[in-house]
Amino acid sequence: MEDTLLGVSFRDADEFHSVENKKKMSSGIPLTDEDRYPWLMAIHNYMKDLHNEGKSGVVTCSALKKSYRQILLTGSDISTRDQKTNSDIESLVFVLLNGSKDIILSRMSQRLGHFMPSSLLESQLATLELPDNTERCIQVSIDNDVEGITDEIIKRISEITDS
Ligand SMILES: Nc1ncnc2c1ncn2[C@@H]1O[C@H](COP(=O)(O)OP(=O)(O)OP(=O)(O)O)[C@@H](O)[C@H]1O
Ligand SMILES: O=C(O)[C@H](O)[C@@H](O)[C@H](O)[C@H](O)CO
Repeated sequence: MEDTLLGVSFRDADEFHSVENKKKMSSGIPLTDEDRYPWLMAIHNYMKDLHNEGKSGVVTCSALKKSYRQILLTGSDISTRDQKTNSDIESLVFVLLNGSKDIILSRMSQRLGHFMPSSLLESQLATLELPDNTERCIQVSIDNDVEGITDEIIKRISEITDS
């Protein structure tokens, strides 16, 4: 799928989840590190292929933990603790869409036909590790309309990539 606004490829991380993972979440059961590892590796490999082809893209992903973001960056293997530090995708920028639990909950409850029940928001927020200053990440408030958020993301990313 192409992101019409930016003219680059767009993928939702949910497309990379196994049927088992989706069933687990639909049942209101949070995923474990082991459940997420193949999912994160599949997303890393997709982004690495895009990078190697000299292309840009957008992937929406919860990427809740720093170790998950390390896997997305380096393809490192948390199961063997073989934590590579160098990124395979040096141009990757994380964008944290930051907002209150109330805003997130009100938006999730508007969603129709999504496998993720709002009841899992609690565990998502409990698992979330906000990016630290060692990570290439910008934070954008979601307390805005979609156009305003998108404009802010594009502005902030251009500031990073132009610097
Ligand atoms: N800025 C916004 N203003 C109003 N509604 C919004 C805004 N952003 C998203 N929504 C609505 O909130 C709901 C959740 O949005 P979306 O599915 O994009 O969230 P998400 O971050 O991808 O969630 P998840 O990580 O669980 O997939 C959707 O119904 C969407 O239309
Ligand atoms: O890591 C996880 O627990 C999952 O990826 C969730 O974050 C959901 O898939 C996502 O929120 C729904 O779109």
